[in-house]
Amino acid sequence: MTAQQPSLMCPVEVSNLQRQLDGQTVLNNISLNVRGGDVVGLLGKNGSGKTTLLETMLGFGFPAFGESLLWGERATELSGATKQRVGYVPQRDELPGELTPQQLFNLYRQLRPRWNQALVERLMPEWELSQTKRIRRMSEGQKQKLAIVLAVAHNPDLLVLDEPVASLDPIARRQFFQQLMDYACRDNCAIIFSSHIVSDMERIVNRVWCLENGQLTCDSELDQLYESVVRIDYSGQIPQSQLAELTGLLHSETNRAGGQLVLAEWTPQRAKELEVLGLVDIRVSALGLEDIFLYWHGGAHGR
Ligand SMILES: Nc1ncnc2c1ncn2[C@@H]1O[C@H](COP(=O)(O)OP(=O)(O)OP(=O)(O)O)[C@@H](O)[C@H]1O
Repeated sequence: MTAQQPSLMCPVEVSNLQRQLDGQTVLNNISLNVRGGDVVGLLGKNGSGKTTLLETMLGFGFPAFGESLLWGERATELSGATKQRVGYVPQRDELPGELTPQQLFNLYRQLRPRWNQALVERLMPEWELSQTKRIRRMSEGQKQKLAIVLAVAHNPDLLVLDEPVASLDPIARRQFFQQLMDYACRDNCAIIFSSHIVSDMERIVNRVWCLENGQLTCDSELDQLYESVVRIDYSGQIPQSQLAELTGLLHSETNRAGGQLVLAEWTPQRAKELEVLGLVDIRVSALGLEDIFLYWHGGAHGR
């Protein structure tokens, strides 16, 4: 068997990853991969393990079990050349407060062979950022924007962003997503980002991961998710005990005329199964990603 060309390898391959912090299992047996061109949205409640997953995937910290490979190299032992292919925007601000953006750009320009100063010169005024203000005097949102500029300007093949829009105003969020879409159009560039703002995520990702208590509960193409998790309105009276038997039932409620179900693992062939139960006038409609996430995790109107 011939060795695979590094450029054709998956940017990320994670297998059976387990991570423990303070004796607690924070990531449990996670396997996933990212292909070139993927834009992956990572969803999960607070404390579900998103930051830990992104950090462990990139080699910041050792797993208790399993491994993460970036283009075939173990993430904790990356070569200098492979490190240059990764851009990361951490959730917490790690910028040197005493420097100005200009000083930081000068530094990065020397350290990053792929540095794109033209992009910096375009983004800084567009995002209303000063190049000469000390970073510690910037607002949280301004620092977040700067961290994004730094990550994209070094032209990575894998861009990982941990809650990049948490402090951004709606205009900045829109500019950020436009920039991300431009970036995603580059050949074979992969993007992974976590966010609690699901409506934004939905506009750009092709793939979704959900974490729950350190376990990967969903790894799906967005289109497949829309097709497989649906709302069903029906007429007829069915005992709740019978509905409870349905595979993938996430939610059910009844009214005098009939009721409503939310089902995962839906396929059009399953309509027969509902008819056999006595449901009539079945209407299937798609849900948005936010609703899918809420039902999946038993949130506001979930289980
Ligand atoms: N250094 C640490 N030591 C011990 N436990 C930690 C440490 N860092 C994180 N944890 C725990 O690991 C779990 C996952 O944390 P993590 O920050 O990965 O979650 P998250 O999904 O990113 O949360 P959020 O959405 O709030 O940012 C939490 O229970 C947290 O308390």
